[in-house]
Amino acid sequence: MKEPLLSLNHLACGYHQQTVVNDLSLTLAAGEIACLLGPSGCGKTTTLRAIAGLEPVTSGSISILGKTVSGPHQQLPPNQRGLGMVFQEHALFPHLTVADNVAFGLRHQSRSQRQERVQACLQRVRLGGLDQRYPHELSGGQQQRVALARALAPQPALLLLDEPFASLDLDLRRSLAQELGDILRQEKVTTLLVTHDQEEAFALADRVGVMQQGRLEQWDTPYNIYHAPANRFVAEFAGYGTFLHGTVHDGNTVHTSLGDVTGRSRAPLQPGTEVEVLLRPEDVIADESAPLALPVTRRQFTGASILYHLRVGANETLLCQTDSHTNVVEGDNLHVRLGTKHLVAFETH
Ligand SMILES: Nc1ncnc2c1ncn2[C@@H]1O[C@H](COP(=O)(O)OP(=O)(O)OP(=O)(O)O)[C@@H](O)[C@H]1O
Repeated sequence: MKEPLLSLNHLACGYHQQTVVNDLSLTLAAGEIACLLGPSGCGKTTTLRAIAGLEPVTSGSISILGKTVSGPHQQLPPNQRGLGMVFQEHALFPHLTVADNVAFGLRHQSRSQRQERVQACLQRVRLGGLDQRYPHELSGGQQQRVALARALAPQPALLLLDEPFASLDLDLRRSLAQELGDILRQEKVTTLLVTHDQEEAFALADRVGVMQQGRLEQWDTPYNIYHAPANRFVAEFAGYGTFLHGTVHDGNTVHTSLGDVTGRSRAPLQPGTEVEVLLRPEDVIADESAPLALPVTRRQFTGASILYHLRVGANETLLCQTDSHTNVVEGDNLHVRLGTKHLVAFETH
């Protein structure tokens, strides 16, 4: 097998004797884009900082291109790791122009090489023509692009981005996230990115790591994180859905109060087991001819689709996503059928 570009082996680190990242292992292949996703405080930034060489490691190790850069008794300085970083605290130099900011990591190159690379990077992030401006003369989104150009300029082996768009409003974030994916793929730069935003992670990444309390719960493709989550935490973090109580009938079917839920299961299910089975909004299909009718408690029009909240039993809510022309209103019944393709079920404890 090809040597991974980045590998974390049972990594643990923390602050003041307190462990914040625990037994975390992952590998990233050259050219891949990966996102660490998880709730606030779960250790995403600490993991990134350890990879950058900004935090010591208490046990385990970090290797880049097969070379150990961090271990309990070893810490290669950040500037010798071949990394590019866009961290929130690594702001632009305010007294340098855009061009000089981007040229910062290229001091060892000749003047003409440097100028050429600066222009290429600024074009790449669509800031051509703004090279003589100062950071305070740019919008927040433009400043983030300069920071990205500066990190890309020296062609790092690995790029680390910590919530690069956190300070921007949602619209700008979403469009920049898409653009970022294009830029990273054109530059073929291996990237590990931290975000809170599940949609941003899915849209950008080849691989997503979901973290909880310092542990990596799953390291997988966005598709598997969503459709074949390893546990209930990942399932709930990855998107909307409702867990219904049920009993496994066979490996592909669970009986529930709303009927049979069928699909392929990630893990084998033993007949007779009591489980909680996941229904995502797109698994619940509006169908006028279906016998199952559930009262609508809320109707959220989102433009492209409608998200219906349907009451099940005394106080459970099932979500149903329909096209935006469905005109059933709150208080009425919506007829639905279940149309799962994947069976996501976890044993009831
Ligand atoms: N310099 C520090 N000293 C002590 N504790 C810290 C320090 N930095 C972070 N922590 C703690 O370590 C834990 C993990 O923090 P970290 O910043 O890695 O989380 P995160 O997942 O990146 O969170 P967020 O999404 O909010 O940025 C938190 O409990 C935090 O309070």
